[in-house]
Amino acid sequence: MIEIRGAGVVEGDVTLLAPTSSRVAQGGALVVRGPNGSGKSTLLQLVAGLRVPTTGSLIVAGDAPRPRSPEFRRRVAALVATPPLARDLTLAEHIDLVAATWSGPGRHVAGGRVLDELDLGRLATRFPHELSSGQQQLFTVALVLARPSEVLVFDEPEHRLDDDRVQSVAAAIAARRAAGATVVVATHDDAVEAGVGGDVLHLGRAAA
Ligand SMILES: Nc1ncnc2c1ncn2[C@@H]1O[C@H](COP(=O)(O)OP(=O)(O)OP(=O)(O)O)[C@@H](O)[C@H]1O
Repeated sequence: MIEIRGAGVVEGDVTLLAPTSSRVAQGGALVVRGPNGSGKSTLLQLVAGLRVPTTGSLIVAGDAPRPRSPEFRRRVAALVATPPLARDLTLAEHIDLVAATWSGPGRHVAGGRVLDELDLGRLATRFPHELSSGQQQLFTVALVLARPSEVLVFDEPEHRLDDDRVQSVAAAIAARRAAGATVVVATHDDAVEAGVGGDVLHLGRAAA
């Protein structure tokens, strides 16, 4: 499902990601670990098609990542940076928007359950700016989980979350995996690694 073939990124004289190889089967998970600056986010950006490798290549869901391709976007959902949120849409309305976008003939996306799954249901009528920073983080995770995907990519989903919420997020990701999704997660948190399961890829500190 995902093949990372010696993929690396160099910009000028800076190595963002040393050449890296790994493989994840459908329904599998790759947990990316490593110190600050080792290239975890860069690797996830490659998988999500937000960056192009300067060496090596990747295959994600059968093809090179192409973020403008509707087919690629239908298959790959990623949280690798804070997404833009509408100030005048409630949490439930954001979820409805995502569900409506990805629903279609023969496809019904039930996004509403995601808020309850992450214990955000009681905040459904709030605006995003009326959330705590941890609740905002949970909500950005919910937005990714609300849409259909075959591949899920999360960069440090534990950011700003307390231990219970980290467990909830890890369980939600593991549930998608159990349903057949392939998962790539970068994390500094042992609970995320344990909760998501799968293989662990350790990145070392980049040379420059
Ligand atoms: N736009 C950029 N231009 C130049 N160097 C960059 C750029 N973005 C990141 N880097 C460098 O690339 C390296 C890898 O960064 P990256 O964000 O992928 O690391 P990370 O493992 O995700 O770190 P963290 O654990 O702190 O999130 C770092 O040394 C960083 O300083």
